[in-house]
Amino acid sequence: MPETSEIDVRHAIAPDQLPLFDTTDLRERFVVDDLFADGEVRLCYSMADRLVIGGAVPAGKTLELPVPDELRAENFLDRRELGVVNIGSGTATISCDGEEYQLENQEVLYVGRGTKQVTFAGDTRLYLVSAAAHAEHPTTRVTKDEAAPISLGDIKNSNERTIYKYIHADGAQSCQLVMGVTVLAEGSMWNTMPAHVHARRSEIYLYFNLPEDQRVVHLMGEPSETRHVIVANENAVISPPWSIHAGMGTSAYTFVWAMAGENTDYADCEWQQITELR
Ligand SMILES: O=C[C@H](O)[C@@H](O)CC(=O)C(=O)O
Ligand SMILES: [Zn+2]
Repeated sequence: MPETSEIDVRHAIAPDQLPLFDTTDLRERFVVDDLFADGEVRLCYSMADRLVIGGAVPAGKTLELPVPDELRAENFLDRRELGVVNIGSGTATISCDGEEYQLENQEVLYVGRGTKQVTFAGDTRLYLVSAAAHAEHPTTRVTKDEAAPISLGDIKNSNERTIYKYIHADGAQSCQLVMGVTVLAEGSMWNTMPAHVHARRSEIYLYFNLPEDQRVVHLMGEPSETRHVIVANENAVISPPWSIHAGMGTSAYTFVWAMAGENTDYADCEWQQITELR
């Protein structure tokens, strides 16, 4: 039996609460800045579409996906599905009920509901996102080439970037989870501008490949009432269905975006006019 572990629970927030929050409140509710520690699996349970995010840094050990009490389950994936992204430079070895998968940098493993034991090894850093699942889909490794890269933006607007979609309606199949990685071109600082909301899904960003002395100014809130949080490398930001999620770095960076909710259609979102943001 895997050991149980602590899990950081973040309750759902309504849009009319946001203007009442100061910086500390915003960070306590939406920013997750302690997911990665050597030799540990750390988890955060967001009530925004019940997404669980985590960091696993094997650092010479073989780590097992723990089962937090809050899930009231024998195994983590009894009623859940999981996406794993290798955000580090080493090769990861992920074992799912004894079947081993090797993941290189920016490759993704979708792990289906019903898998009993998941372990992580290798000299690298792994980011985990899990959603509630009602059906089993096959455990599938997705390489960067298979992730249907699309180019967006323009260096003139400092938002030239490539979007890799790994788990989505036209990629690796899932119940709710939609997951990908966006890589900014050198010299580009902005992600997701023009911004959007998607009322049918919550989303969580994990910023990485950001130099330790640089930051991302992450914009959130309703388009008519925005707020910001300033985040560092390997920080995650929770975005409820009513919130924009966009960012401007003081340097180039990469981020993992992951969503859950009503559908797995990446394109189902409401674009916002830049001129209407407040
Ligand atoms: O709903 C989709 C997500 O917000 C991201 O894919 C957006 C993104 O990576 C970008 O525009 O840079
Ligand atoms: Zn989005």
